[in-house]
Amino acid sequence: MQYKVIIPAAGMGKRMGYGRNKLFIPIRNVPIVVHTMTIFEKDEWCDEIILVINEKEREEIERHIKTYGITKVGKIINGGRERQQSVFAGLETVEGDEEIVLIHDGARPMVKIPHIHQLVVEASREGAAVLGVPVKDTIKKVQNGIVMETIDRAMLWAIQTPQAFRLSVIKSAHELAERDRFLGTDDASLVERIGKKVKIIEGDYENIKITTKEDLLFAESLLLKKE
Ligand SMILES: Nc1ccn([C@@H]2O[C@H](COP(=O)(O)OP(=O)(O)OP(=O)(O)O)[C@@H](O)[C@H]2O)c(=O)n1
Ligand SMILES: C[C@](O)(CO)[C@H](O)COP(=O)(O)O
Repeated sequence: MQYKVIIPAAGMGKRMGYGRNKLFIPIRNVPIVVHTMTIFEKDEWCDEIILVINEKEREEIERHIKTYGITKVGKIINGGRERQQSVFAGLETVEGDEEIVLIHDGARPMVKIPHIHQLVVEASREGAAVLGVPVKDTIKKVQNGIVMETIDRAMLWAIQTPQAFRLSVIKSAHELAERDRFLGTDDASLVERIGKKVKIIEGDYENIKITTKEDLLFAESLLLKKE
């Protein structure tokens, strides 16, 4: 099976507090975004990486692609102010309604190929599939510092990327979200809001999104284990 992956990498990394895009932070001497691209470079099902960047980082990213021998980057395009706009810009470069497209955060360098393949198979059957893990903590709804309720976690999942879609499904979901000025925190939520089914594939807790400083230590120990 074949797929294309859109990697949004045009964020500012504000919560990391690194002073610039966190995806250039080296872990084991290799920038985070390179770790992420390398997973898809190695996956024989992946036929193209579409990288969404900030224009002012183009030269640096092109240098890394060359240095680390990433050959599958077919397009490097400019992102938008929000993640959703960056993904939409990536989607606009892909053609073929039946194509399977994955969307994967540049900030998740730990995803495993068997999970990617499960997503691709499921998206080919159902149109949309996402990776996630059951929530482990007790979740409470809080308002003004007071607990309002404890939510039954039996049905709660923490959602990750990749998220895999038939191109026609995700393109129309993004177009309608744009029309309605709806901003979601992931791409699947745009598909859900137009009434389409999204399948869940159970992933693992190692596929973290590197968001704050503490995540760097965990990521480093996991990447060391892989070497
Ligand atoms: N306008 C944006 C915002 C985010 N992203 C990308 O979307 C992924 C997930 O976003 P997040 O972890 O929130 O990254 P940042 O937006 O960079 O972080 P922060 O919210 O802390 O500023 C990252 O790979 C990020 O580069 C993007 O391509 N375009
Ligand atoms: C898409 C996502 O990775 C799902 O967990 C996440 O929502 C994107 O980033 P966020 O800005 O931290 O919500």
